[in-house]
Amino acid sequence: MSNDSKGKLIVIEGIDGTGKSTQARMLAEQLRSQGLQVKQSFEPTNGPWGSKLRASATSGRLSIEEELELFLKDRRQHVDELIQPTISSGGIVILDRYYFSTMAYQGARGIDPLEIRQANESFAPQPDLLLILDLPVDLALERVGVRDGQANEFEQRDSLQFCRDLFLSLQDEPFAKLVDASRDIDEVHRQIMENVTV
Ligand SMILES: Nc1ncnc2c1ncn2[C@@H]1O[C@H](COP(=O)(O)OP(=O)(O)OP(=O)(O)O)[C@@H](O)[C@H]1O
Ligand SMILES: Cc1cn([C@H]2C[C@H](O)[C@@H](COP(=O)(O)O)O2)c(=O)[nH]c1=O
Repeated sequence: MSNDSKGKLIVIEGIDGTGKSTQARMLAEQLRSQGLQVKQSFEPTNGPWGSKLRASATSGRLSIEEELELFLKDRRQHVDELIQPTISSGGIVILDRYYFSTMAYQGARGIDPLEIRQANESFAPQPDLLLILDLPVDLALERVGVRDGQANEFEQRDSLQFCRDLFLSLQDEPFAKLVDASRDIDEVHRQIMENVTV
């Protein structure tokens, strides 16, 4: 779905540990300090479907069909209740993960990422800006404190490499910007601010 709303949708993506939550918080603070109306959110959400998904990461992974269905239900609710109303009223939404994560992570489980994209774009607005935080898998895992054998179900090295490659494949989209997440926190924030026009 194209985004012809008055507000802006800014999405931060990247594999686990690339600094998405840190940068989403810093970006939201920066924009609020400029007097802008900002809603910061994340996926999976803390709603009923998102909570079930988060629980499954440690208690036992769902089948790919059930997992994909829950991510779609969670996102529909997020779009209907927070994303679309905020951008329709002229506000800025900053998201820590969106449907590009579904293309990556559920793509890594064997579903065609393009089919995932089409299913999502039938109801979810495209972002105005997609910030892809890029970091080698080993460095990302080091940051989240995951050592061999201790990764949770979503954090296996091979699938994270698939996810990193998928995110990198999106860098030529007209709304995408690649950010070098290996730099220090303030430098990553500076790279992000260079690309944000509000
Ligand atoms: N640029 C950076 N350099 C070094 N450490 C960082 C940087 N950005 C974030 N960190 C640290 O790395 C860890 C992971 O950061 P953060 O939670 O923001 O990442 P994330 O991408 O949201 O992770 P996840 O997807 O697992 O939730 C935190 O301890 C954070 O303080
Ligand atoms: C939106 C979305 C997320 N995931 C996975 C990716 C992560 O491993 C977890 C969320 O963890 P976070 O540390 O809170 O970011 O969920 C996914 O597989 N598919 C998705 O669409």
